[in-house]
Amino acid sequence: MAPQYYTVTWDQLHRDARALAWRLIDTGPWKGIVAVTRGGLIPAAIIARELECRLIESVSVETYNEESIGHPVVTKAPTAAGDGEGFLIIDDLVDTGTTARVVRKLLPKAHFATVYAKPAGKDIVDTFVTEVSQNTWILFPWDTDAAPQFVAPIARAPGRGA
Ligand SMILES: O=P(O)(O)OC[C@H]1O[C@H](OP(=O)(O)OP(=O)(O)O)[C@H](O)[C@@H]1O
Ligand SMILES: O=c1[nH]c(=O)c2nc[nH]c2[nH]1
Ligand SMILES: [Mg+2]
Repeated sequence: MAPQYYTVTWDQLHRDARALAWRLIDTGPWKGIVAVTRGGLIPAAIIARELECRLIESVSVETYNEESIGHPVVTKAPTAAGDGEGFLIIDDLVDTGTTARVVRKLLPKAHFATVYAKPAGKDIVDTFVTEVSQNTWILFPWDTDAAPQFVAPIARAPGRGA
């Protein structure tokens, strides 16, 4: 199946992160937030503002490809969050769940929330806002150029003649 793209603008990311904050507000109170760098940093900042949470930790997991098997390495462990009790873990998305599994082992009692989720990873997190299909690549605003571009009319799409 051809991959699809789901483009997220800054406005949409802000709205979706706020929607996630609404889902989390009554599950707290939260002692702090652990942002999964780098993608979780901006959603974590938005959610921290909405939940009036000022203690922000980070965790960094890098996934290297060795002989095509993803081998995740923790390059920065969280130190201020203990076993995760009372803490929120925030990432932008869960895809295969590799990153989330590693972070969960470090913070087993934390509540894991992502803005977006794909089917293979959605059961690993506790809360998310929007699900996209597994063959969808989410294009975040920090990875894209928002310059306006001409778009051809649908009537001129490939396979429609003319
Ligand atoms: O569920 P997974 O298959 O592990 O994929 C999800 C992870 O992949 C992306 O991070 P990435 O490792 O690309 O690094 P980045 O956040 O620094 O961009 C994304 O921000 C998630 O953390
Ligand atoms: O920008 C991204 N979009 C995605 O859909 C994705 N899945 C894993 N890592 C990802 N990064
Ligand atoms: Mg990431």
